[in-house]
Amino acid sequence: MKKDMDVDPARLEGLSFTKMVASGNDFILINNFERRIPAEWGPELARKLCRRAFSVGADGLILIEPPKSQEACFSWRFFNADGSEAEMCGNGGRCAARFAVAEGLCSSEHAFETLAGLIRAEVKGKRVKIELTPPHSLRLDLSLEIDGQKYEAFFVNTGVPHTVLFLSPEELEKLEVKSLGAKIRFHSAFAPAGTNVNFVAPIGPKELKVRTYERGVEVETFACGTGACASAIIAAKKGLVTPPVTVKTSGGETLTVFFELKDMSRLFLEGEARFVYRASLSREALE
Ligand SMILES: N[C@@H](CCC[C@H](N)C(=O)O)C(=O)O
Repeated sequence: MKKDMDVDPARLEGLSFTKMVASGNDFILINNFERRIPAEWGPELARKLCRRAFSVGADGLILIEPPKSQEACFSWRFFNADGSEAEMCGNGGRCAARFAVAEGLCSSEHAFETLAGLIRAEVKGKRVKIELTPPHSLRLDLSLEIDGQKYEAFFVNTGVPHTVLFLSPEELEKLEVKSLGAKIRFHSAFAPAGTNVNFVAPIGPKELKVRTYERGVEVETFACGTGACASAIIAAKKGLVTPPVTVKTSGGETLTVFFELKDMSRLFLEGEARFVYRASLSREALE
């Protein structure tokens, strides 16, 4: 396996970064248009900076880089807190769009490149709406056996892989998301890529409550944008909700998911993305 190149703290001392949050999913964003961070440093830098209590702390690191095509105004690299690179992130994508506008890189309506494909964004102050890549790999027939118990599950890729399980609001409240989530996330049915795991309770004809165990963070996060989208389209396929769907996240904020019932190929996610602070890296944060 290729080893990540060691991050050299001296070369990154003083580099500015921005902390942002979208529905409780928090990220460190860095404008890397000048390529001060070489490609090989991404995984290790994410592990160092995302470590809570010991460094900045975040669910992920986002590097904003020059676009490869004329359609986009930037390209990104998204790293989970454990250093794994993910194809897409809905809440991170909304932060990146707002950040790129603030940095003067893009106009309020723009597109950016991710490993999943081109994402279109519309930034109106704190509110950011993005169009995800068309959902694929839908499975409505999964039966998972975990610790001798059978679970009916559903799967869709909304940029990253998502498994969805339905529960009652009471069951959802009491659920040990970390322990069941980890067992499903590493279940052989989803190897080798693994999956994010969404536990979903319908709470109205257009409303869901969702708790997500996130791949690459390996805990329940306060929200997951692509997970909210996956939960909404699967709940709609099952006839449990109709769009637009409001998703109540475990952090207490809401996300709105837009799509057509007849053709779910165009999927939109809207919610707030906020700046928390801007600072510069110290050498010690990277040692
Ligand atoms: N929090 C994100 C998803 C980030 C990627 C995920 N952890 C993965 O590795 O699949 C979102 O808001 O969509």
